[in-house]
Amino acid sequence: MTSALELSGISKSFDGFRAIAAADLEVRSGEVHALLGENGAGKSSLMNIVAGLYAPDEGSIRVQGRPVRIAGPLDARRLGIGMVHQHYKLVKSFSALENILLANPKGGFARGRAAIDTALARLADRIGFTVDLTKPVGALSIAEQQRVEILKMLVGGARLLILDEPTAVLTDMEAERLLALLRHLASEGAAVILVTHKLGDVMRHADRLTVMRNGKTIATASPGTLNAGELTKLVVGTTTTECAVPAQNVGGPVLSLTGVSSGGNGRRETLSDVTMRICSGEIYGLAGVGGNGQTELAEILMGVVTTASGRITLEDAVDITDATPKTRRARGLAVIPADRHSYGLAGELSIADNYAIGDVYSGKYGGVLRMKSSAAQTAAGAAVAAHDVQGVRSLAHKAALLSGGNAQKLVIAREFAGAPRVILAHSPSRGLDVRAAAAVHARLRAARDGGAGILLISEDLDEILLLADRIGVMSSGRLVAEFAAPADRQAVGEAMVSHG
Ligand SMILES: Nc1ncnc2c1ncn2[C@@H]1O[C@H](COP(=O)(O)OP(=O)(O)OP(=O)(O)O)[C@@H](O)[C@H]1O
Repeated sequence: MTSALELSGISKSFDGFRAIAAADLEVRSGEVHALLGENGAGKSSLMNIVAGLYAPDEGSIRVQGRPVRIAGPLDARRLGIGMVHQHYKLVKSFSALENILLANPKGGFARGRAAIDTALARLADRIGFTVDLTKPVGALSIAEQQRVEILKMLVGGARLLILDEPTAVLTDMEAERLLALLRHLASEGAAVILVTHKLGDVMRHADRLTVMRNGKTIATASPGTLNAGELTKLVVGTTTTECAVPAQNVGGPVLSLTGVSSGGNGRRETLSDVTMRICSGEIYGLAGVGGNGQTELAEILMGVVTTASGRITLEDAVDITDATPKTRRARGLAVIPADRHSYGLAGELSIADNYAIGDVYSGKYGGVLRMKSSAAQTAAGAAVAAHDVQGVRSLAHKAALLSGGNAQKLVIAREFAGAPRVILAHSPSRGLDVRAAAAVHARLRAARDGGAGILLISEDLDEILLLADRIGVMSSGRLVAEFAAPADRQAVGEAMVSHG
């Protein structure tokens, strides 16, 4: 196999912080190469260098054996390098086709619409997926948007494919399909770099792997030579084993939904007559295949989507059906949203402001217009340390500069600060390394044991089975089954797919 990419001695600093420290990486044509490492290890930054988004301070790059300088994304594309980022780079109001043309102006516009339509249809057929090319991208599911990104990359002629945590947003089935596609593309001669925290995916689908720690590439191996425990240790420095710990003191309902339906507003997932109770001292796990109403439910509970009918109450029958998000927060509802960039953080604001914003109306930091920044800074500094948010050189830095996993830790630090009574946790460990995920799970259990009621919405059935005291299953916008823990995995799985 020939080397598709060779990185030697690559370094990159941001404001004096060495995010990449003399990293080496060799990726071959025809292989799926996993890039692993704990949150903030430097994986995305290294790949952004290959994709031409960051310029390295030091080091050399060879593509197909030739030394190259990648001065920008256009250079990367010319060299056959394509990247699907953690946060898709799509224009939501444009159709999939328009997005693909936008990224490939020469190939697209020059050949005309009919030619590109035919080329896309042939490509989609070859790699076995369907996407409605005419719909605005914003109306497509996350998995469909990812397909648009993949098509965009392949239409551009990419032979070195980089996918940054592509399966984090996919259901098990979608992830398996994607990984099979990547294997197929590799068998056709492409080089695939898979940045991931999912060690199971690596064991099953990668030919080789490279591990990063603190900006350095510390090991390259083939998965066959390691067992799961050895791989975990290599990635996060420890072996972590988590076990289910049942609830001890379950009390009365702290969150009740009675006959809640949503209007739809042209959205795909509409809630239909959902009735459920979450009690103090329990974790209620809501399982389901993505796109079956979970996001609609979360947005209704956050107060950003209105209900068409039904009632939502908190403890002591306080009706919050039509309450604003601010009122809900004041009444003890904390939210860890699935989309941390839309709902969890204001990327342009500082880390300290993103932390303190949770208490802006309580007056803790001196009121909306006159925030006492020193008090906020002190509290944010303590929370960042307690939650092990790494990569914080200054609390004044924009939150958008945190690595994906560390951004999630910041959201969690803020949401847990006020000892909430009800916690809505939607895919809380998405994008977290195994050690950080275990820490989040421990915090959820501790909040439960302290008397909070937790609604855990997750498409990761393992996470639900590990944490939940009761399990509900959503399908087509309805709550179709409930199980007490310990639940039978197969029975839950069957309920997830049997009510379509
Ligand atoms: N543009 C930037 N400006 C300042 N710091 C940055 C920038 N991009 C990345 N960093 C920092 O570089 C470090 C490595 O981040 P990176 O996103 O590469 O990590 P990662 O391994 O991909 O983490 P995760 O698994 O959490 O996504 C982090 O400390 C991050 O805050």
